[in-house]
Amino acid sequence: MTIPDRTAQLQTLRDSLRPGQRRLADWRGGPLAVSAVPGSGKSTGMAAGAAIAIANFQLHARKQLVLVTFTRSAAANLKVKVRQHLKDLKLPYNSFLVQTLHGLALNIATHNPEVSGINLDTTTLVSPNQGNRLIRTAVEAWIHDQPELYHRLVEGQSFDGEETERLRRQSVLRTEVLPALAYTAIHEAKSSGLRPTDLSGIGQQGPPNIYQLLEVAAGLYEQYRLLLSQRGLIDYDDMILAALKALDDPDICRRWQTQIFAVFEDEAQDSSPLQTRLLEKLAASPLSHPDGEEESPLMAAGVRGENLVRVGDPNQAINSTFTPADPVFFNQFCDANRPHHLATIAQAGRSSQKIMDAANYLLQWVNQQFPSQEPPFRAQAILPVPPNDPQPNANPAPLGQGVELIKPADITASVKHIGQRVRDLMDEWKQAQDNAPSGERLQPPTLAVLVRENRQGRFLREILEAPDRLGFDFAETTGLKIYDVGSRDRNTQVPLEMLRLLQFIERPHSPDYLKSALRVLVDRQRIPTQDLNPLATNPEQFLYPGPLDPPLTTESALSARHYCNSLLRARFNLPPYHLIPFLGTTLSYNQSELATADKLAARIAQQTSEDSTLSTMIGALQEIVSAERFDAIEAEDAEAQYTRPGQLTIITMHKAKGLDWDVVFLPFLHAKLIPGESWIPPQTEFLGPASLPDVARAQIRAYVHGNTVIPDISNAWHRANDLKKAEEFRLLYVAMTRAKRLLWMSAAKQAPFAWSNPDNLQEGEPCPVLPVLGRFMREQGAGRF
Ligand SMILES: Nc1ncnc2c1ncn2[C@@H]1O[C@H](COP(=O)(O)OP(=O)(O)OP(=O)(O)O)[C@@H](O)[C@H]1O
Repeated sequence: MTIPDRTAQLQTLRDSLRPGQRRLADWRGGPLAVSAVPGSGKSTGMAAGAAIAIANFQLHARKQLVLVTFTRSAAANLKVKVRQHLKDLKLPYNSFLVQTLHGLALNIATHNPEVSGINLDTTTLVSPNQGNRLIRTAVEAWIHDQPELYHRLVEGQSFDGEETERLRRQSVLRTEVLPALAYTAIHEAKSSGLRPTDLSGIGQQGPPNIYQLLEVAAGLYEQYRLLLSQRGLIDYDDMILAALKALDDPDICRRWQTQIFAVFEDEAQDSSPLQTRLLEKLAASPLSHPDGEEESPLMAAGVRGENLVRVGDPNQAINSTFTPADPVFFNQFCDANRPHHLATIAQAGRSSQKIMDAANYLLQWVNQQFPSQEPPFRAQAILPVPPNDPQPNANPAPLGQGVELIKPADITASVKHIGQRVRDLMDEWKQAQDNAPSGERLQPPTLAVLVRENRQGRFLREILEAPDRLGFDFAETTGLKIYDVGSRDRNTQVPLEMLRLLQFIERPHSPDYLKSALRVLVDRQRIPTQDLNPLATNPEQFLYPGPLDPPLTTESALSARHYCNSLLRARFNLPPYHLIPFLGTTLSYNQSELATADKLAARIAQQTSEDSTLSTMIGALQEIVSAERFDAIEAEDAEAQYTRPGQLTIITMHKAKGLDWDVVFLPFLHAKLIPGESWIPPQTEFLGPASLPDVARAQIRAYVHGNTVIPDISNAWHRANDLKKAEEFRLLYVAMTRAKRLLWMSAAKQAPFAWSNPDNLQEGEPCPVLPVLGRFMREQGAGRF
């Protein structure tokens, strides 16, 4: 291709972008922050910007552009787009790499095993189940090592020395509070580059508290670290740490910096401090050049510093209260690069105007509710694109009223409303199809229900699949399948649930096994939610009470005993290979879960054909669970499966991030979940009115954010709750902005007290934004809330 040809093509590619996206096309080195609204085409802009940079800087296999995304499926999508541009421009494909952040870190670490300490022959990445077991072992080791600190926790706020209560508290601490504290504090600290001694230091710097919370966290972290290294295991944070360690070596660092010309990062609002540090380091220009290497075009042009382009949307940060991700760092990057190296993409073509109005209203209203502190949202409104926008059918015409707000009588009525609305929409589409000029095919609308938690999805699906409860046959009338994404996730739980129940059946006198089995029964809604610790502390007494033992006083506890006894009887009445199908029925598995259980039973029977005792079965099952290889890992085209026409997708709001549908239903929007209320489980009340893992997280973050004062327990708990509320509102914003043509929202008058028991209804307060949004939309001519 001649140079003028390519110049013209690059110009055409640039012209195909929106003004905000063009900042990516016009990038000529140095840092650039791009803060973009939902649906604005971040990845479209990034792919075009990458191809243009590759052309401008003549990149090749030894001087590449690295694009970093968070999920493998996002990486696959981006790769396809960049390759297409390079093909059109006749540029080499090896001039770029698309990787997830962890993939990139692993690549660097394993290329330099002598410095990073990571060698794929001798180290293994810890699986989530293995990680959980290690944390439990670390807790036991810490209790053994630190009896005084442990005793202080058992004493709690006050204690009268009663033995049953002591046992109950020990069970709560060993199996709930300390594992959660370890998990949270270790990830939070590690992903910020802090060591156990640093945690102790922060604890000493902060106000004293009776539990010496961060000292406890530091001890747990140290035990976990020891266990990992004894077993030759690493976790995800170790990968990044190892990559950074390798880059501390000046020669290795120069090699990578020379190899990597620039880094483009997507979803930058979800980065942890350590991840940010890794990208900054890689994106820095090499200090000097190895002999024979020509000066980079950038250096020749006098540009120095980091070639780092970070694209994200702080308003879609929805992982910061349960992972170490924090939008603060991306916001800081944006502010540091203001005004010359900060671009905003405010125009978006995804949704119709009313949906954008509703999302913008939510953002503004929520920020007004949090006047005294950091606002939950960056003040950034979503604007429509101009009429000549390159996106076909941008800002599409609304379906129905565009935004519909409904207040059904109860949650069953909410599902019926959804069923009927879907039926009407499909009828309208069929009618339009019939009336269309012959040969023209109208696409059916894509449809999804977004839920806050999987139990709501299960409830929805059960009604939609029961014609007598719904009032009509959903599948037959609408021609749609129901694709419940959570049920596939529940399927992957089957091996672990079987393991827990079989371990209990084999050793019913172990308090831990009894408690795990009871938890499975609660999760599967076989028995009511309750404090399981008093039941599990003395298994003998719970399972086979003597005449002098105090009787169980609640229906819930009696039902728990009944289930456990029937599980134990099965051991004597059934041959081992029949146990798994029996347990599946006991847990009331649906058809596909039962099929998974059968497949599992067949696999185990095959593996244990020589010796089919209960203990060999458990061994085989344990291996399957540890390796987590029973169910196929998420396919790269999973996202395309979620948004196919011809189905009603039921998916959580978290998983829906990055996707969109023509019609989005958001039922069950109650204040209890969005924004939620500060709540601690009754069984941990003896520790005081705060959740210790959340407190530890808030204290560590205060330090990492550079605050000079570490908050005390009460202030840290307050802060944790405010952040949680802010994040719930952002989650609602993400959910609303998934809709292209119709956004349907509802909060029923009667809602469950807890979704573990959807039959127990009470008056349900709607999410506070709904009534005001209803008023606003009515003024705009839509909505009925
Ligand atoms: N310049 C453009 N020309 C044509 N189509 C575009 C352009 N920019 C974006 N689009 C289209 O807009 C849609 C939304 O883009 P995309 O999904 O990348 O948005 P996003 O910013 O990543 O959204 P979110 O943050 O909400 O997930 C896509 O269908 C994309 O093809």
